[in-house]
Amino acid sequence: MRVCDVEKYYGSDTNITKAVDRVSFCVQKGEFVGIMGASGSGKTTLLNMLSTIDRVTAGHIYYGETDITELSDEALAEFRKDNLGFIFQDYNLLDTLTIEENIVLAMTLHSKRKREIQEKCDHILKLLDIEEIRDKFPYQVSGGQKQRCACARAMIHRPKLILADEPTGALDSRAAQMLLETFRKMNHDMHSTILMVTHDAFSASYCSRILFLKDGKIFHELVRGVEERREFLNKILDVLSLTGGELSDVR
Ligand SMILES: Nc1ncnc2c1ncn2[C@@H]1O[C@H](COP(=O)(O)OP(=O)(O)OP(=O)(O)O)[C@@H](O)[C@H]1O
Repeated sequence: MRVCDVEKYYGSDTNITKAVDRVSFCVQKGEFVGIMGASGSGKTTLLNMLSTIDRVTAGHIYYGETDITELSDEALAEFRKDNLGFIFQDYNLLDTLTIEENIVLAMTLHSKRKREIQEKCDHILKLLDIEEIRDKFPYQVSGGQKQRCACARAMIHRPKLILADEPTGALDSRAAQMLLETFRKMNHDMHSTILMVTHDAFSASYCSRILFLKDGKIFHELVRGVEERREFLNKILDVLSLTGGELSDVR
């Protein structure tokens, strides 16, 4: 994915907020990229444009050769369905469907064969360790299990990119850690490309690269080399302390 000089302004001539201000970056296949920044720095606005939910004011976003800023609303909906997977803070599961049905629903929208759907579902339930709760309803399982179900739903159709907005936001520290291990597995074992917005340094330490946003601009980038996650976490905390970013829930 290539993001080229993307801008998003809100308001009118006399009162303009530059929520995202000439942002450019690339995400390579197989990367796990984090976007960090204080409240109001433009993280959600940026994610909404990347996920086709919102339109850019200026600039271009390419997925491969496709410039999504040029697509019609119908073409965008189709593009989203085929290429993107979403994981939100509040799970967004359907309460009247079981865990398995929630996961499978994403596949039926892609009109795949029943047997293929079942095989993929079995595989993913096992991979994310939620096999035992497949017949339960969302209200009968924990927040962490719900979020792993949301991961399974997001990745079952093997999207080009998984977009996650504060996925650990509603979880306690143990469930958050399990979810982040799930992300690591999705990235390492399934080669999923993940872009995660977070203001939690611990969550960000699982990424391979982090972009730091401030006032709608990218002001810093950290790449995790061969160092241990703990060391990477310290580097993230250093950047945040320099910029007065939020240090929520640092474990
Ligand atoms: N619909 C809107 N109309 C006007 N201003 C907006 C709108 N949405 C966001 N903004 C402004 O754009 C800026 C960026 O907001 P955004 O929600 O992207 O930040 P964020 O980094 O995601 O914050 P948080 O971590 O608190 O969710 C803020 O100044 C915000 O007030």
